[in-house]
Amino acid sequence: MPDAAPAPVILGNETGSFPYSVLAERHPAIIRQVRESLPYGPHRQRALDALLTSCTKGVIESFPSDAHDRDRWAAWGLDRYAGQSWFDVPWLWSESYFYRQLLEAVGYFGPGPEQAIDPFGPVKLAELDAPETDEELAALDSLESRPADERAQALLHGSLWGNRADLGFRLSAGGDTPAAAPGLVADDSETLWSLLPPSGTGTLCLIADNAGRELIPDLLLIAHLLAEGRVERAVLHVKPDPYYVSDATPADVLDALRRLTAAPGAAAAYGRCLWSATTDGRLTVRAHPFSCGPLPYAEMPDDLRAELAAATVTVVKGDLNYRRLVGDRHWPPPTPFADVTAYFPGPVAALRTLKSDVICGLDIDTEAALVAEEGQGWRTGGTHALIQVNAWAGGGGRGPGA
Ligand SMILES: O=P(O)(O)OC[C@@]1(O)O[C@H](CO)[C@@H](O)[C@@H]1O
Repeated sequence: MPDAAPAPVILGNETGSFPYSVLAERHPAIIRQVRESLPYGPHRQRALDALLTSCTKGVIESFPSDAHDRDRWAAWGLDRYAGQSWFDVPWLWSESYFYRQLLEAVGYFGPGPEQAIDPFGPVKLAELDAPETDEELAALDSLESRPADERAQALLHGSLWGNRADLGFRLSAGGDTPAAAPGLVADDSETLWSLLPPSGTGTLCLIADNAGRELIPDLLLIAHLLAEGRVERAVLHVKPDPYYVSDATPADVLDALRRLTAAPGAAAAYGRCLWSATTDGRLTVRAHPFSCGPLPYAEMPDDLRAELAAATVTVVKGDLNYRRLVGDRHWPPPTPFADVTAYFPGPVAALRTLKSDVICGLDIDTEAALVAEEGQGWRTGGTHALIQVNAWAGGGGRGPGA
């Protein structure tokens, strides 16, 4: 399978573009939200003031020589980008740098009383405790009587559409989640199921995105795949540190598991299945430093590459992970997904609602219909979704048409 010739990298410097609005408006809104969520003292308030000025008007700054992650960020390009405007470096890079600097400003890296306090913890917990979460869990009861295939498809779609539970996106959308469009813009779910036959002996890697109302359906899907014997083991990759407001960390996984086991009805059974899979090692949680890195997955380190190479399939959740999977570039939409992800070390599936400009693997007619209906708004509105699969990545089997 040929690799696609690279398209231009997305930057944040085009006034009026979606990336520009994230840097100029979403980041300041996130700083405001963090100040409202926890009573940070004067020292932290001043650091947040400085970050607000830096991220809207300033330049990328190097870290002090004793910063715990100085070397890691140097390898990720910090020295190359230092001194440049936040708007002129790759957008993906600039955003990750923002979250790292936000954690520094609130004292997350310590030492001190704020060490390891998640600045997004209050908003994540509020969502996990919301009545909507109860309603979604109660819906599992009626699913129990359905045939296994139907249940599997419903849980797959639950995990897919759960990606709308993105608190950073909702900040920009004024708090509301717009109604979902029917149908998917690309749907390779049959290929995905063909990679996960009953009596499978392999490992599923799921690269998670948001905590709360996205992580819960991700966990339900994992529980189903384990219980139905479609995989023997599952590895859940989450972020080592708070990131993109609602991205899941190991602490969020524990909160979600406790929420499930404490729920009434069928949800508790899923919770118990996951609890025992965790205690006997069939379900493990990984928090690789690269998961909060500012680079595309094509640049993943060797240990992560080896781990994903060994998986039966890696399911990559959400918009940001999609950007990292395909490279955050201005691909012509029909560029084949298989070409763009040919570098991936094993079979890979993307489950994503569309919340940023990047897209590939889109049928020409589908694109034309979307443009006729919505202009370019379908790319970022969060109302459309896709399931794309490259079953041949990593050299596994023969390519399509081979
Ligand atoms: O990865 P997720 O939660 O699906 O979406 C992340 C997101 O809200 O944040 C980024 C912009 O800040 C975009 O990738 C997208 O809009």
